[in-house]
Amino acid sequence: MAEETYDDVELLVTRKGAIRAGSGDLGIIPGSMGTGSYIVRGLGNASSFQSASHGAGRRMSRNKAKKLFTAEDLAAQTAGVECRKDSGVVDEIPAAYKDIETVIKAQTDLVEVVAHLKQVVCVKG
Ligand SMILES: Nc1nc2c(ncn2[C@@H]2O[C@H](COP(=O)(O)O)[C@@H](O)[C@H]2O)c(=O)[nH]1
Repeated sequence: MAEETYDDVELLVTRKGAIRAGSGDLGIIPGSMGTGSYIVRGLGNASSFQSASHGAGRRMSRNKAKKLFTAEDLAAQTAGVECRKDSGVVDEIPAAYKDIETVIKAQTDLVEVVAHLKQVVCVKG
């Protein structure tokens, strides 16, 4: 929770599914197990309460992903990434998430891109 002021109104701001993107703030916007992450710098846009997305976000529920995809699909979609490829993490398959490039392009008024990271290892807790 953060104390912030917008239009001369003092607010307590909690961000769910969002990161703080105040002017100059550095943040991470992750994509999925297969698509890497973006390092971003906030632009301090008051119309979003100085916030941006905290990730690509889900395209479908975990249950739907488990019904639609197999461990073989997961292995194909995470080729080149050292990570779990078993049925226990199929709900986190890249196709279950929105396209990170589209998500980043949709918030160019909120953050600027500093770097695009492509993962080589992904560890699930
Ligand atoms: N780089 C990675 N990004 C991932 C992975 N799994 C999920 N995600 C993205 O992170 C956000 C936040 O995830 P949450 O589980 O804390 O809600 C999510 O929207 C995805 O876009 C991953 O393995 N690597």
